[in-house]
Amino acid sequence: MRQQAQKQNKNINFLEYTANDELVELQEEEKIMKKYLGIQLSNLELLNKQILSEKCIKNDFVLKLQLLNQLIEQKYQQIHQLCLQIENAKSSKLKQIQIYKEIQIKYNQEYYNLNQFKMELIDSLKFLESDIQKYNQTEFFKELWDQQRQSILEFNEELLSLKGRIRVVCRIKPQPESTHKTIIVNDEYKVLLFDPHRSLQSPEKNQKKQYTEYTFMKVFEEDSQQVDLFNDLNFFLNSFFQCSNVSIFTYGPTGSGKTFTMFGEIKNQKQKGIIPRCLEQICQKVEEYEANGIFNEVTVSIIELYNDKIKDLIQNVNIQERKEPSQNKLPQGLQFKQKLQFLLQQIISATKNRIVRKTNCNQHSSRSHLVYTIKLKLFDKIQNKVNEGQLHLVDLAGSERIQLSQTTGEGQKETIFINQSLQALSAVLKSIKNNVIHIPYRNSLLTQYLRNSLNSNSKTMVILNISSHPVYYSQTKEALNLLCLKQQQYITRSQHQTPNSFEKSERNKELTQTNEQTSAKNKKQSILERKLTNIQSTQKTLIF
Ligand SMILES: Nc1ncnc2c1ncn2[C@@H]1O[C@H](COP(=O)(O)OP(=O)(O)OP(=O)(O)O)[C@@H](O)[C@H]1O
Repeated sequence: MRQQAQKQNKNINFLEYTANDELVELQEEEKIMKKYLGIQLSNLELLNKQILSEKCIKNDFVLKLQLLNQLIEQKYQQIHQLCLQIENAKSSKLKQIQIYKEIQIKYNQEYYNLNQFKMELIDSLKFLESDIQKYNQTEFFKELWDQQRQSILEFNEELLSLKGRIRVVCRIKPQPESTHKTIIVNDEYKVLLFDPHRSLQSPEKNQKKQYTEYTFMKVFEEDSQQVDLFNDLNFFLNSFFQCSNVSIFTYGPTGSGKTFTMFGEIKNQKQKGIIPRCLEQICQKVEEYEANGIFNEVTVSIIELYNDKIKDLIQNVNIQERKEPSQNKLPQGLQFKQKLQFLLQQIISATKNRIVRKTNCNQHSSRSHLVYTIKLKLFDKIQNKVNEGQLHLVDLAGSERIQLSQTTGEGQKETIFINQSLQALSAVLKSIKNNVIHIPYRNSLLTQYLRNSLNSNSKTMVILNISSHPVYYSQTKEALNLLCLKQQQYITRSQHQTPNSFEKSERNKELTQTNEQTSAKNKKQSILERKLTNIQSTQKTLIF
């Protein structure tokens, strides 16, 4: 037992010994492990530190990324704006390109036209060169120009002496067929006036006991048209285009058709009067000047003379006696139609400012004289000077008897003023016609206002408007007596008796003589007019 116990002790000791060894080994191992763990721990710490620092870096990085995102967003906005700007710039560029293309097309057209013009110029230059060789010096042109001008003036003078420096024509207002007319037209130059108080029978039946024959430079019958009157004064208009001073008047009793003759229905092709027709010609002429590069200036003024006052109808203000009314320039560079439209519109609004009254003789009687003035300035390249001409178109107030018109007060005062100024005008015209040295301009405001255009160097045309209605007999007679060239009374012995044979043959002789003289005059006149046109066309080719 003991042995067993010893054996067992020995075993235990051995076990103890091996256990101790093992313990030592384990302790060694533990130490190694602890050392290894310490290393791992410090590695872990290091790793932790690394992770922390990387976390910081990552946070930084995230912040930077956010900033970068914001920046990218801003940049994106900027790029978007830029894109819009580029888009706008692109479309305006496209527009510009389109404009440039159009300009280029125009330019090409202009270039082509200029080339054509150049070719034409080269042709005319060749033509001119041969002419210059012929005439050698510009002096020659000057001389030729002077000659042409002189001959135009001479022709004008000759024509004027034929037509009359003061041309007086007579126009009869149409009346209904049933009217007992006091006037019959004898021929192109004569009217017969019958006294309605002596016989009320129709003058056409030639049963009158007494009548007066009045001679004019031309008589326009009741069926005459506005264009006929205008054709008759066309010559005076040509004179104005040569820078002469011209005045055209409509004269006559109230209601006899003066305003109708002067203005007519402005926008009606057939019924338009002298003023719109003259304006048409003037606008055409201005267009011609502009096309040919001739410097020109056209101004118009419209005034009214009422009692002793002058009113500028365009501005609708009274002006002082010695002051000029507003000079309204015709705008340059407008088309023909626009120019005409401008002038006609001006007339329509200006004439609304004119004084008109209802009288016994006329529903819309003009109680003032209206003066429409056109001034023309032309620059003469060859003479190097400016030529000026004036055209006065005057619609006179109607002459009337105070008794007949039954006017009182202000109306009576204006009738007296009208009659006085008409008398003063006829006295001035008579003095010019008779070459009197002292011309009585001072007797009325009308003659004072027109004095620069009423003299022996200017041309005047008076259209006497009369009515054949018996009511106007005495006024018509007065007007005829005042303006006719010649008057003669004829008396038949009984109702059915014609003038005796001596009177008759004398009258016939006179008539044939006048007719011969007139046809000779007319022939000469048409030859001269043709020559004048030829000269004017030569003159044109000389200028250009
Ligand atoms: N030749 C004509 N053909 C057609 N109508 C005419 C003619 N002459 C005049 N008349 C008409 O007679 C009327 C009176 O004419 P207008 O006003 O022209 O007369 P006036 O002489 O100017 O009168 P006043 O001196 O009173 O102003 C108008 O209605 C006009 O249209």
